[in-house]
Amino acid sequence: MMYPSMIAPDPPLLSVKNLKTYFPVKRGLLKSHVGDVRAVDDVSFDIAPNETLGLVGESGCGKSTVGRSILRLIPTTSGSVHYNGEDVLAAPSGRMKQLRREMQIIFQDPVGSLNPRMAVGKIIGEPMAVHRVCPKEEIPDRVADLLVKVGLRKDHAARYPHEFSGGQRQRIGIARALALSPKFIVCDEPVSALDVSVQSQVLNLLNDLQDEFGLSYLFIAHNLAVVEHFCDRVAVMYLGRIVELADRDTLYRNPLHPYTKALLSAAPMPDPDAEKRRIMLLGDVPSPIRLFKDDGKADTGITPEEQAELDAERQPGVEYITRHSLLHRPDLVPVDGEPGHFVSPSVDA
Ligand SMILES: Nc1ncnc2c1ncn2[C@@H]1O[C@H](COP(=O)(O)OP(=O)(O)OP(=O)(O)O)[C@@H](O)[C@H]1O
Repeated sequence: MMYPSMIAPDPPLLSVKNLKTYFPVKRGLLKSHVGDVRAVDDVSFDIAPNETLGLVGESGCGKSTVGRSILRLIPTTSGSVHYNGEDVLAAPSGRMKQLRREMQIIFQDPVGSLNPRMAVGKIIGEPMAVHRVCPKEEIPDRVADLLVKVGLRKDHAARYPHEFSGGQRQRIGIARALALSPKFIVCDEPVSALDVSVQSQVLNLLNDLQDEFGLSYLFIAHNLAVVEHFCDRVAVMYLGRIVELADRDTLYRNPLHPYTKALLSAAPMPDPDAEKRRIMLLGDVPSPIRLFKDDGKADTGITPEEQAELDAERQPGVEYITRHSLLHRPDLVPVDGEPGHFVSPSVDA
C-alpha cells in the first residue's frame, strides 16, 4: 500500500500506519456484540519535526478518535504509532508516562477541560509536580513564565477558570499542555469554540510557540478555512478514512476528491475574485457501522423514497454530491506530477 508518509522529511517525528480504532456496538439484555463503529478505519500519515498537519472533516468522521488513539487515551484496534522511532502503542506503562511528557493535547472546550475548583497556577503546575520536572519550589516561577509566554499575567495564577474569557481559558489550556516541554501536540479543534476575532489571536500564539519550542502539531478542525493559513499539509478525513492528503497550497489549488471539493465549496474563503463552484453535500453521513455489502460493494443504504427526498432539495446551478456516494478505499494513490499529493479512489456503489 502507498503511504502519504513518504513525503514528510526523514525521519518523521510521528508515524501513524494503518491505524484502526473500532468501538464495539452491543445490543440486547446479553449485550451481544452486533458490530463495530469504525471510527478510524486504516489511517496512515507522518508528521515531521516542526510541522503542522491539519486533519479536517465533518463532525463524526473520526478526527478526535485519531488524536486520542495516538496519545493512547483510548484503546486502538490495530495499526501502529511511532514517536521518534519508538512504538507508542506497545510502550510499557512506565515508559508511556515518560512519553506523555512529550506528547500533549489541547482540547476544544477550554471550559470543560479545566477543573473549575483549581486555581490556574495549580492547573498548570500539577503536571510538573506529577512528572517531577523540577524541584517543587521552582514550580511557581515556571508557571509564571508559562503564563507570560501564552499572553497572560503572572498574577493570573491565583485566579480560577471562571474568571477568564473563552480565549484566555484556551491560553490556560495551552500553558498546561506546554508545562512538560512537549515536542508534539494534538490540537483538537482548539479555536472552534472561540469568537472569530479571538480565533486568530490563539492561532498566532500557537504559531509563535511552534517556532520558539520547535513543536509539531496535529491540528484537528472541521473548517478548511481555519487550517488554510495554519497548516503545512492537510489530510481530509471522511468516515474514518483519509480521502486526500497534500501540502496546503496544492490542496487548496487543486482539490481532487469530491468530498474535499465540497468542503472547500462550503468554506468561506477570503479571496473574493476566485470563482467558486457551489458543490453541496446531500443526505446524512452513512453509518460507520456497516459500509459494505457482503459482495464488497458499497452499501449506500438509500431507499428510493429517501432518494426522492434528496432530489427534492436540489436547486439549479448547484452541483450535488450525496454523502453515500463518497465511500472510498483506504489506500491513497499518488497524483501524477504533484509530489506529496495523494487521493483515495472511490468505491463503486
Ligand atoms: N467512546 C465511543 N464509543 C462509541 N462510539 C464512539 C465513541 N467515541 C466516538 N465514537 C463514534 O466514532 C465516530 C467518530 O467520532 P469522533 O469524535 O472521532 O469524530 P470527530 O470527527 O472528531 O467529530 P467531532 O468533531 O464531532 O468530535 C462517531 O461515529 C462517534 O459517534
